[in-house]
Amino acid sequence: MLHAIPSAADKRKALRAGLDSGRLLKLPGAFNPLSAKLIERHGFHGVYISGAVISADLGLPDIGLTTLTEVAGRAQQIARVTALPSLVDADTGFGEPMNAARTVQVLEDAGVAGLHLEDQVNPKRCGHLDGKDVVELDVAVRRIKAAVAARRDPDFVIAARTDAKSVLGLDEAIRRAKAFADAGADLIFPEALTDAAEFEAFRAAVEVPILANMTEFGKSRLLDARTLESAGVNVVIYPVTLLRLAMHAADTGLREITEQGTQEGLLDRMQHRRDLYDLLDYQRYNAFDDQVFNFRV
Ligand SMILES: C[C@](O)(C(=O)O)[C@H](CC(=O)O)C(=O)O
Ligand SMILES: [Mg+2]
Repeated sequence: MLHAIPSAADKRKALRAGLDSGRLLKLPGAFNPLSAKLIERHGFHGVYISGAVISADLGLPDIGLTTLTEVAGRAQQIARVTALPSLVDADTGFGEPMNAARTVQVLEDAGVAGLHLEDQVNPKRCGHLDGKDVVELDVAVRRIKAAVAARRDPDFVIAARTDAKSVLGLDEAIRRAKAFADAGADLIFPEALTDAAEFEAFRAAVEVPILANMTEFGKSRLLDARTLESAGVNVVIYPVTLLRLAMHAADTGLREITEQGTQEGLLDRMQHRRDLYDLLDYQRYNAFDDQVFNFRV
């Protein structure tokens, strides 16, 4: 319901408490506000807002074409319809340290609970593709320090992502993670690790919580929640999973309509009108106007 959503400050506190809980927080990527509501219905701990998904949604590759304004706008639309805390992908902070500082404040205003900033060069690339590069460690540390200093709500979570593993190797990635934690990062996101042993190496090296990116068709083995938990991982994201599933279903549906001339055979694979209305809390809008919801099955 419109007014039943907790404030951004409360959602940030919830994310902080989750990070302190020692339990694995599972954050699927929402591809729109509606899918964030579905994630909440399924009892997840939070919503991830993926740069790859925002880019793809705009029909663009994930190569740093989206602007802070576009990301903040979409993040706000998603964050405001769910009671769950949202973690948003802020790429490189859209520039250098000063831009990273502004990014933090704009995304705080968008109502998300936290963001991650990565140490790639501008323009960035998907972390699971070859050909990416990272900035010098001192530049990356300045990004994180600027972000931390710019934050106005102390509960806003600043995660530092390092893409160094596939570019410079595991040792350098761990060195960077430690430097980011020293610079004030609340959460470390080691990108494109291959297996559980690599997560364990990060766990042993840094004191702060760590995040695992279980994106499909990339460089990381898809580790299950139990394995991640026993490797000491605190947060897992499934960034593009729902978009991939939805697009596959849409593709199948379009083919069926083309071939059969009707969608009749697809009805049992669709979200029913009843379930959509339920997810939207349609009936509760009758509190404003009792003629709003008159749907009967
Ligand atoms: C996590 C990520 O940054 C994202 O934008 O969702 C992507 C995911 C992907 O492209 O599969 C990344 O890992 O770079
Ligand atoms: Mg991304």
